[in-house]
Amino acid sequence: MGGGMALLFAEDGVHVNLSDPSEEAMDAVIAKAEKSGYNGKITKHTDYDSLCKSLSTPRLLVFSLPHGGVGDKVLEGLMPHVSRNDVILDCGNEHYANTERRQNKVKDTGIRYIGCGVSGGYQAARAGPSMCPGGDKSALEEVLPLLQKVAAKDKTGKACVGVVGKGGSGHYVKMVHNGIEHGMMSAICEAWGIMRKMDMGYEEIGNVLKEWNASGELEGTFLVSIGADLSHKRGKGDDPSTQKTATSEQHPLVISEVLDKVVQDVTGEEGTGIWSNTEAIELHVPAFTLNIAHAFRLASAFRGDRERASEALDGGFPPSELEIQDKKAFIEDLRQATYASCLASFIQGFNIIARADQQHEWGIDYSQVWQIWRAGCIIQADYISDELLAPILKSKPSSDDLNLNSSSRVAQDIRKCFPALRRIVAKSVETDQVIPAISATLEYFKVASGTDLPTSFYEAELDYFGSHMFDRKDDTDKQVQKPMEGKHHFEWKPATSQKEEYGKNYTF
Ligand SMILES: NC(=O)C1=CN([C@@H]2O[C@H](COP(=O)(O)OP(=O)(O)OC[C@H]3O[C@@H](n4cnc5c(N)ncnc54)[C@H](OP(=O)(O)O)[C@@H]3O)[C@@H](O)[C@H]2O)C=CC1
Ligand SMILES: O=C(CO)[C@H](O)[C@H](O)COP(=O)(O)O
Repeated sequence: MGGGMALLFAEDGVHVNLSDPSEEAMDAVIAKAEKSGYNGKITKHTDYDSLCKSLSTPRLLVFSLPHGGVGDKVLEGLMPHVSRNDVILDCGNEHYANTERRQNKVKDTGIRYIGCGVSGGYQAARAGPSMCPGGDKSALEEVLPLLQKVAAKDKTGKACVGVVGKGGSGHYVKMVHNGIEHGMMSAICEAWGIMRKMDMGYEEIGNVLKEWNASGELEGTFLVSIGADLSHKRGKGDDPSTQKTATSEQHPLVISEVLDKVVQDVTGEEGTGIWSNTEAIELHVPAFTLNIAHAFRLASAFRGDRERASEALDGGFPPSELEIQDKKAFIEDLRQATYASCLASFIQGFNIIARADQQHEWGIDYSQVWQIWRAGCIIQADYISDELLAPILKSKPSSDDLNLNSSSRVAQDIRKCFPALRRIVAKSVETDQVIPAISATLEYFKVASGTDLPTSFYEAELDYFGSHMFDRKDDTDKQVQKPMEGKHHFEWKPATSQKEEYGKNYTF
């Protein structure tokens, strides 16, 4: 990511001074710069003193580092060499609490630390990513013109970057972006799995995804578009040079050789999926689709455990081949179920952001979040963005007013795709298809709009054994709408000693 961004900045006329533990990595970036004609635009430094002396003041230092302790170490190393008004732009995926801790640490020195989530993968780092900065207002205003130059542009030519809000809000919003990303990726891969069981070939599925991306509710969805693209790629193992010429006789499709495990939550390379979900839970936000998408990734990571369980269960419960009478209608249902899950991921993600914004008082500008996610990012979804989010987010709602579940426009789409979602879940349950995020989405929509949930019984049991109190259906005060302790307790079964209960028959 850092190398790509260095080349991007150089392309835009900025002189870039690189610093990396690996000289080889820096040489590779410089060689690419020379090849692209940006001669002398990128230079390397092996120590922070020489790096910082070579920069004009106020300095702009851009981090692209793994999250956690590495950032602290690099900041510590830089501190003796930087001065008042310098700006650190942290473009990694960092936990917002680390960002805020660092912002506080440098505050008295006059150094300004911006947490700036960057999205779009390494291709976008080179071509222009979607950028999500938050922090000190003066620093943001200073760096914004440069970021506007390098960031991805939407179809109107507007840069996909903007000031998100105070403190760690930039990194927070990017973290939730990844949570949404995981919900969407889960739903799309589950739909792909179902199509595989319809005896569809990889390339045929790619063609369906291409159609989904071309029009309708999944129009302009980056993750669907790359799914369409990757479905046709052939080549030998890790050798991309074989890609352009490979034919079916020479090489299988690459996707046919990819093993079913997603590991980066477990290996610790990335933390955003874990953080988004712990945030949802800690902030009491029901995020069915995101939570289960995360658990699905985790289960997938432990391939060995799955193999052993499969053996214990004589092969487990593999999905059956699907025999579908009306293939066209079923694929249309699948498209709508996938869309429903992507929409649910956005709804849940925005609910997490809004709750955090209320708690931290970041003053998030949701119109900027809309613009940042408009293009260049992994969760780019043109239909959702234009049709559903634009009218709501561009009016700059406060976090108190932001619940997409109560938007009539969003409700219109949920109502429309719910029957298809239900049919896909029903068919999948009958035939053991793997649909954690899609089925959780069905449950989410039922529960999020349910006004007669079986949790009445749950509440009664809690009161029975724990005297946890309950509200009654005929209570009319406003408190019943809020998550506040109920006003009533029923003595379902008085607490007595066993001796009292069983009398003289009781033995110790
Ligand atoms: N990959 C992606 O698609 C995206 C990644 N991100 C985020 O961007 C950041 C970078 O990601 P990515 O490029 O994939 O990760 P890499 O691991 O490829 O790059 C991390 C860089 O940090 C350097 N580094 C590691 N330890 C230290 C240290 N102690 N001091 C100084 N430098 C160090 C590495 O050096 P060395 O050359 O020695 O390895 C390397 O250049 C991460 O926070 C990631 O979450 C954000 C969006 C997309
Ligand atoms: O931040 C990203 C995209 O937005 C990175 O691509 C990240 O590496 C994706 O990893 P994960 O699926 O674990 O979030």
